[in-house]
Amino acid sequence: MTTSKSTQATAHKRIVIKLGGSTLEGLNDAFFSNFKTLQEEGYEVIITHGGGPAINRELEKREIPTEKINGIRVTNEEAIEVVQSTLVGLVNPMLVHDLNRAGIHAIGLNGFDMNLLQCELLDYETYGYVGEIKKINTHIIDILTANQIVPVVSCIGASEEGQGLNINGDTVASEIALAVGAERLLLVTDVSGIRIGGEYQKQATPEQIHQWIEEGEITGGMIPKVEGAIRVLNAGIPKVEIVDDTLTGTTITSKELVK
Ligand SMILES: Nc1ncnc2c1ncn2[C@@H]1O[C@H](COP(=O)(O)OP(=O)(O)O)[C@@H](O)[C@H]1O
Ligand SMILES: CC(=O)N[C@@H](CCC(=O)OP(=O)(O)O)C(=O)O
Repeated sequence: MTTSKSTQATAHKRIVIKLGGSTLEGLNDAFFSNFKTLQEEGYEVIITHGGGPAINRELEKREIPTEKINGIRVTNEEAIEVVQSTLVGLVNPMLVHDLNRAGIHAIGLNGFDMNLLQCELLDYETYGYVGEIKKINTHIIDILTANQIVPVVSCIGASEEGQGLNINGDTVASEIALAVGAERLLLVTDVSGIRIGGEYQKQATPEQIHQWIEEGEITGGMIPKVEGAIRVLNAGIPKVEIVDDTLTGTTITSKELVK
């Protein structure tokens, strides 16, 4: 993937926070207060979100069955319409509303807005209308953050022909973190990080993660999170956190932190 140069990437402290669909329906006060603390610490915050449970509900209503391969939804022609309208039309405005109500100036975006997420098909035969991000135009993010407005990005990408494409929310979060030169990436989900043998891990390295995937300890929706995390670390972002909505969870770093 190539990225347009973000003019502010080096000058500003930026954090990308991805809200998993499972957390969206019950964000608590602690989350909003942590959020404001980050802003007070001088972070420009960029939010991305998923919406798996809402998509599942809307697909079920219409009796459209879908399956996931390693956390990626196989998205046929019928399903993409539902995914796009659910993320852009339902989930994104609800989240923007909640943020605005909490006093955070938020604005909703998707991959079409000022060519934010330019995509090609990942692998049509296997996944259908799933996008692979080829270019991110961070210009709109720069404009908003420069004006203390929080961009809230849903995980719908655009093909050159104007086809909406489904992208996993964790993948969008990782790629945006890279494109805007974020210092931190926070993946907020419904579990307190990576659980191995029944225990949540405080920290993890890419080597451990590869091993846990091989051993079948990391599966399903956790796979795009850790894969995105490793890509981000390899590109030089020092740490990625997979946390619950009290921001408790696993910190992933390239080398083991001192305990
Ligand atoms: N080792 C693991 N540790 C924690 N969660 C895991 C692990 N392996 C698989 N998972 C699953 O990943 C889920 C989180 O991914 P997902 O459902 O896609 O969340 P989100 O909607 O927040 O992106 C957890 O609820 C859990 O079921
Ligand atoms: C291609 C792909 O898998 N897209 C995801 C997009 C939503 C998402 O990622 O939602 P969570 O963050 O809640 O998991 C999907 O259709 O479920």
